[in-house]
Amino acid sequence: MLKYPDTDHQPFPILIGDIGGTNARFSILIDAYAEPKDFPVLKTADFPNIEDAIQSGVLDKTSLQPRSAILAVAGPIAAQEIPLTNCHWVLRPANMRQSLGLEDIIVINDFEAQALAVAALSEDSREEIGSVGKVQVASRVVLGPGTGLGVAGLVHVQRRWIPVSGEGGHVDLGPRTERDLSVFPHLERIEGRVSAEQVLCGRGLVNLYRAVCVADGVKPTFGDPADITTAGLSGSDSVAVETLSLFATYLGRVAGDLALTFMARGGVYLAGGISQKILPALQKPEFRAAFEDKAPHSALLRSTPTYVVTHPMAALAGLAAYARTPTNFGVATEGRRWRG
Ligand SMILES: Nc1ncnc2c1ncn2[C@@H]1O[C@H](COP(=O)(O)OP(=O)(O)OP(=O)(O)O)[C@@H](O)[C@H]1O
Repeated sequence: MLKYPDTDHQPFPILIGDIGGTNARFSILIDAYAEPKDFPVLKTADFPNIEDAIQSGVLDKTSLQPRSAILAVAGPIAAQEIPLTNCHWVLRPANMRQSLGLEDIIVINDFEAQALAVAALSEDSREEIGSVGKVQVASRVVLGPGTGLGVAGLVHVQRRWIPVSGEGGHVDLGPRTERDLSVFPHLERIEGRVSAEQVLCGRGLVNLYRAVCVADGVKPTFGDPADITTAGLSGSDSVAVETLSLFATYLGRVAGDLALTFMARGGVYLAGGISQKILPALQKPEFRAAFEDKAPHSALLRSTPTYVVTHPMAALAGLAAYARTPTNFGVATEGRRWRG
C-alpha cells in the first residue's frame, strides 16, 4: 500500500507547536472548523524539556486534553531522538506519546511549517514589496532571515501544496558590483566561502556591517544586529544605512535565484524575525531591483510578487491549515509520525 504522502487526519483535539531556538509557541485545535486556542509564548530556556513546557505552559492552563500533536522544529528530523538547533531540548516523540497521553505525533521542519503557512495566508497577513498586479495560484518560496537563513519551496501540483525544505540558506552568495568586490574580501567565511547564511541572518548583518567598516577604514561601533538595523532605518549612521541597503540587495538576489529554482510564479515570501523588522528598508528600490535583475529571465521576475509575512504566528497558522485539511497538502510523514 502507498504510504507516501500520508493524508490521514490526526484525531482532534490537536496540539500544534512551533519550537524555535528561543521561543516555543503552542495552540490547540479543537476541530477542523474552530479557531485555534492560543497559549502564551514560552521561552525554551525556561524549561528543562518539551514535556515540562507543554505540561505547565499548555495542559495546566486548559481542560482540553489533546489526542494528537503536530510540532515544527528547527533541525533535521532523522531519528527517534531529535536534538533542536540553538536549543537544549531533545525531542523523543515515542516517550512524549506516553508521558503526555497522545495517540499520534507528527514532527516536521520549521520551514516546512512556514511553507504551509504561505499556502494559507490571507492578504492581511502579508505586505507586498513592489506591485505586480494579478497573481496566479502557483508554486511559492519562503525565505526567512532569523537566527539562520531558512528556505523552503511550496510546490503547487495537482491542486495540492507540497512543501520542500532543504538547505537553501547555504547556497553561495557572490559579488557582482564594484562595491561588492571591495566589501566581500572582508566578510567572514565558512570553510573558505561566503554562503547566503553568512550574510542574511542576525549574525550575518553584523558580519556585513564589519566588512563595510573594514572596506572603508572605519572603526565599528555596533555589535548587535538590532542596533545596526535601528541606526540604518533612522539614518543616524551612514555605515549602518549602507549595510541595510546591501542586506536588502543580497536578500533580493537570493530571493530571485530561489524564484527561478522553483519557478515560483506564486511569489517569494520573506519570513523570519528580521524581515518584518526591516520592512521599510525592503520597500526601498534595492530589494526588488536585485530580485528582478536576472537576465535572461528578468521579465519572469518582474511579474513574480514578493511579500513580507506579517502574521505573528505564521508557522502555527500553517500547521493548523495542514491539521484541518491534510489532503490539501503533500506532507511526507514517513519516519516523522509516531502513532500506535
Ligand atoms: N531589530 C532587529 N534587527 C535585526 N536583527 C534582529 C533584530 N532583532 C533581533 N534580531 C536578530 O534576529 C535573530 C532572531 O531571529 P528570529 O526572531 O527569527 O528568531 P529565531 O530564533 O530564528 O526563531 P524563534 O523566535 O522561533 O526562536 C537573532 O540573530 C537576533 O539577533
